[in-house]
This record gives sequence, C-alpha cells and structure tokens, in this order.
Amino acid sequence: MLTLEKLEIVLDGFTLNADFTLEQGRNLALIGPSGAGKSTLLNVIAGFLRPRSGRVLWQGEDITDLPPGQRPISMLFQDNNLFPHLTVTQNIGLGIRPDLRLNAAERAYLHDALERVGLAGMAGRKPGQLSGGQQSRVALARVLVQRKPLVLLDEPFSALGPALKHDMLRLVGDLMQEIGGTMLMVSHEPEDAQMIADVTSVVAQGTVTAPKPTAALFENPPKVLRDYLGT
Ligand SMILES: Nc1ncnc2c1ncn2[C@@H]1O[C@H](COP(=O)(O)OP(=O)(O)OP(=O)(O)O)[C@@H](O)[C@H]1O
Repeated sequence: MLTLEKLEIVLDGFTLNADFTLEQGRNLALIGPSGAGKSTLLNVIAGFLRPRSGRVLWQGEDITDLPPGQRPISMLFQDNNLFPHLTVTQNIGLGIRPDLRLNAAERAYLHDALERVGLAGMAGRKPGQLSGGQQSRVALARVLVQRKPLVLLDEPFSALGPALKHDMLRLVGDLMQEIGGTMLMVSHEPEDAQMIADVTSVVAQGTVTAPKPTAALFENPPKVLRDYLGT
C-alpha cells in the first residue's frame, strides 16, 4: 500500500498536491496535460526530489527521507537509460548488483528475466544492435530483476509504434500481475490507462486526484478529465 499523505511539491513556482492511498497490487495510470507534474510526482515517490511537506509511506512506513536506492521501488525511464557499451546481460545485471558479480542464483534469475521478456537469444548484444522494442524489453527486464514491489513507469514505450507499445504494455500488465506488484504509470494516452490500469488519477491544475476505477472514470469523466480529453 502506497500512501501519499498531504504531499505538497513545489518547484520554481510550480505546486502539486497529492493526498491518497493506493492499495497493493493495483496498477495506477497518471494521466493529464503536459507540464502538469506527472513526472515530478514519480520523482518524489522514487526519492529523486524532495516534497516541501507531507509524507510518502509504503506499507505504513515513512520512506520520505530514504535515498532512492533504499526504497522498495524501481523505475523505468522514458529513454530506457541503457548503457551502450554494455551487453544486454550486463545492462540487466546492473539491476541486481552494480558491480555485476552475480552468483549462480542471480545469474539464473537474470536468465529467467531475459526469457520472460523474450530476449533469451540476444544476451550478448549491445543496445545499438537491438531494435527500439527490444531495447525497451531490456529496460523492463532490468526493472523486473530488481524485484521491488513498487514499479514506476514514466511514459514507457512512447518511442515505439502503437502495436509494439500495446504488446509491451500487455507484457508489463501480465508481469505485474504475476509478481503481485503495485505500479504507477505516467501516460498521455487514455487507451494506455484503459489497457492496463485498474485505477486512474488525473494530474491537472496543481492536484493529483485520488485513484478511481479506470473504466468508470472514462465512462463518466469529471470536468478536469473532460478538459484534458477535449470532450
Ligand atoms: N527540476 C525542475 N526544476 C524546476 N521546475 C521543474 C523541474 N522539473 C520540472 N519542472 C516544472 O514542473 C512542472 C511539472 O513538470 P513535469 O515534467 O512533472 O510535468 P509532466 O506532467 O510530466 O509533463 P509531460 O507530460 O510533458 O512530461 C513543469 O512546469 C516543469 O516546467
């Protein structure tokens, strides 16, 4: 369970407020206009930015002051963040141990992650020898091997074409279900939210709305969402 308790985030005159709880195992989409603060919210949850006030709690424990590496969180960045000079295996291995000295069990786990994302045959390649979709799979595998219960996705797969993006979103949805993880995903696209997020929050006008069931929200959108959708 993730709790954002009276969170106030201030950046150079920009302010964002959030105050809600997300149950464990939920997939939450954060949707809203450009510049509304979606990435900023993820960065605060991940610990890359500090809120001005309020707390971030995981399973009731205050993690507001923990450094990013000590949080129960892994984050998939928009640009995949792969190291071009390292192989697929090494890029994923970094998610397990930064010095890449993996023991047998860790190597087996890494191999399993490679298979799950369909890259078992490409372990020795460098990112430059992969397609955009394959690179996204490597980044996703690196998130998986971290085995963190809370996964943050910042506009994942936005560089991919629609069909490939949908495949990747489905894969993420399936994998999250398998590990029973909780996910927050930033997206501009209502279809992305409808595809894998059981609940959705709208980020607009300085506020993150509390998560609402996605289908019901889009069937009967509040004004803030209608404004964003232009309907
Ligand atoms: N490091 C920073 N310092 C100061 N202001 C920032 C910083 N990062 C972002 N901002 C500002 O904070 C606001 C929210 O930005 P953010 O990137 O979180 O929006 P977003 O909803 O993710 O947008 P997009 O959908 O375009 O990615 C914007 O006004 C942005 O200019």
